[in-house]
Amino acid sequence: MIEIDRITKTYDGVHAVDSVTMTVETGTITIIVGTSGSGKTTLLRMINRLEEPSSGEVRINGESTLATKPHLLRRRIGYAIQGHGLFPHHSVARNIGAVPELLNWPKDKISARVDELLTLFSMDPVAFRDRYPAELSGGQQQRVGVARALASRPDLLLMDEPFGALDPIIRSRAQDDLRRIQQRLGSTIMLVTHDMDEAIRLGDRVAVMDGGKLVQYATPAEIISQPATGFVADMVGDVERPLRLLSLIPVSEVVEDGAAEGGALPAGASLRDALAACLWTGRTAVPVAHDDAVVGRVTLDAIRARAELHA
Ligand SMILES: Nc1ncnc2c1ncn2[C@@H]1O[C@H](COP(=O)(O)OP(=O)(O)OP(=O)(O)O)[C@@H](O)[C@H]1O
Repeated sequence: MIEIDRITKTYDGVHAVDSVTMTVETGTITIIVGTSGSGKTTLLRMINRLEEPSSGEVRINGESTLATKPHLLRRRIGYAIQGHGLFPHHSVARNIGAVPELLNWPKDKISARVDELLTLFSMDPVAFRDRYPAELSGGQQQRVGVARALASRPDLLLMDEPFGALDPIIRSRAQDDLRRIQQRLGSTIMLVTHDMDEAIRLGDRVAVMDGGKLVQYATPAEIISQPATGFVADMVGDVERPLRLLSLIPVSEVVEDGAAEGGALPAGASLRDALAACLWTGRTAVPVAHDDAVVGRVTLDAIRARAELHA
């Protein structure tokens, strides 16, 4: 359990983070979301003491982080940032094994851990362990960055806009991967983003920051259904963007061959209508008709793929 207790950071008399209190349960993903300058990064960096708090404290499993030297603390807390921060002159294996090496793990244990993580991230260890960061795609570099942060099974993984540099499709795959791996390893993750869609999609709990203050800390469903302030409501409004876009695209654009059960939608109906029909009937596809003749179907997968293209 991570307890953040009235933590505050003041720069030149201005509160960048203003008395934030929150508790993060072990084995969960907590997303810190807010606009630029709201204090997200400063809050995250006070947890591993890359920034020292002006007041307040953080306890990890009951122990104050102030009781441990910062460099030792940071070996127990993984940290992944946008642009991955890989060592360019080290192989993938050395990058992932960096913290275990600092902790003096035996070589064979490090090597096994590297292979295990590469496999978890769907990267064949034989093909990838000896490559250098420049020989990887952006998405692969990002996965190696996260694998490195997870390598020593840290008590906590802090991630600052880890997917910020990825294009929308790779980004949503990276989010799915992170969810899957977090569940598999039981990791505790705190992730900073300015993207409410990402927060809703990934978070067990979402912490919304505004002007250095924590204005709401709740489950994604509560954030959407009961936004605590106008600011939270505005941020949630952005989540509807893909839905609004779907309402502009006719089903004729993604219709495919094949049958589906239920009443047919006209070809001029929107993907939002098709999504509503799928959700309403509990089916994964709906038939599409043109001039009363069924011409094919629209699947939930096709709707989702189209929404992600515009996310
Ligand atoms: N070293 C510093 N010295 C002075 N002010 C700082 C320093 N670091 C951050 N700040 C200020 O603290 C506030 C919060 O910054 P922070 O980087 O935590 O915001 P953020 O929510 O992460 O923003 P972004 O999404 O743009 O990264 C900002 O007003 C920023 O200008």
